[in-house]
Amino acid sequence: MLTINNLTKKFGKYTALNNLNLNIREREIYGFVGPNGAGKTTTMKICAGLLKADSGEVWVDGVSALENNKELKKKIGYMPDFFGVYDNLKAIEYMEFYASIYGINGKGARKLCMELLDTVQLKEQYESYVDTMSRGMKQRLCLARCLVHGPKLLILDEPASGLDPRARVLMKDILKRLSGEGKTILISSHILPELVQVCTHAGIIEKGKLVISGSMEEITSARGNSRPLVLKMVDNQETIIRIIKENPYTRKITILDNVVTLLFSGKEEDEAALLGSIIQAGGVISSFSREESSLETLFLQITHEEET
Ligand SMILES: Nc1ncnc2c1ncn2[C@@H]1O[C@H](COP(=O)(O)OP(=O)(O)OP(=O)(O)O)[C@@H](O)[C@H]1O
Repeated sequence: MLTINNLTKKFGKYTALNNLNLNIREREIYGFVGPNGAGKTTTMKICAGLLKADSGEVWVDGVSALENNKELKKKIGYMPDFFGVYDNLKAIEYMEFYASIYGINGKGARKLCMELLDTVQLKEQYESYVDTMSRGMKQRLCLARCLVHGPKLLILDEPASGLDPRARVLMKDILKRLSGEGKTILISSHILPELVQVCTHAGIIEKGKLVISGSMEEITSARGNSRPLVLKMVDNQETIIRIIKENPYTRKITILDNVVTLLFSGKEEDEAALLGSIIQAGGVISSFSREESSLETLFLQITHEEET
């Protein structure tokens, strides 16, 4: 659905994208992760036809994004990382305005816009003024607006930024539903743990280059499971450590005071079994969880590996 070949973009002497390659297949929800300034927005803007590249190729569903802007616009819905100001505009008016840009007017427009507001769970707020909406609602409205022309590929720049946990969960559910309906989604984020839950695939970009790309499973297993289990020991520390070391899925263990961090290659049920055997042996722990920022850890591992 989206293929990027050797994409290069310079701003003056600064190389923002350095021969970037990326391939996203239909229906994937692809998380685009990277630190500030890595080149995520630049990549997305080029894919959306908003920025010219210096060299390389971008194909969206068989259309050259760099050469056929008009056809490209039909294929993609782009959501920028900022939301403009829309004084005195109701949600439905905002939607119908965008529908009219694509030549959809009258009753058909109203029906479509109401359906899309329903998709993003804003149906009841159709008469609310945009400026009075919460950030989460605005983000969802912005997403609905990207859908008016039925694009196949959604390019979403930081759609979860600044949202509270509840709004993020809602956004994730909506994205999953859209993917189920056949959309392909490219989504960038700094909120790395969020991507793990919503994305089927991910890539990490650093200094304008993709350093790793693949399915979530491929990425985590390629790096020897980047989600450490973290345990806080309260009593019977020696027993706890012995049981952890004996577990066949334990790969690496580090202990700092009463906190154990271990690379654990087992699945959820293996985690549960480990927890059960610790408790059965009399080990007392106050917390037991996978470290949340898995991609962040992975990212640090990767960049560290490249540096050494
Ligand atoms: N119009 C521009 N003129 C000059 N430099 C730019 C321009 N746009 C982006 N850059 C630079 O290119 C690099 C990549 O920027 P980009 O916005 O793509 O990064 P990003 O990964 O989206 O970062 P962030 O997460 O902070 O938005 C940065 O160093 C940025 O300063």
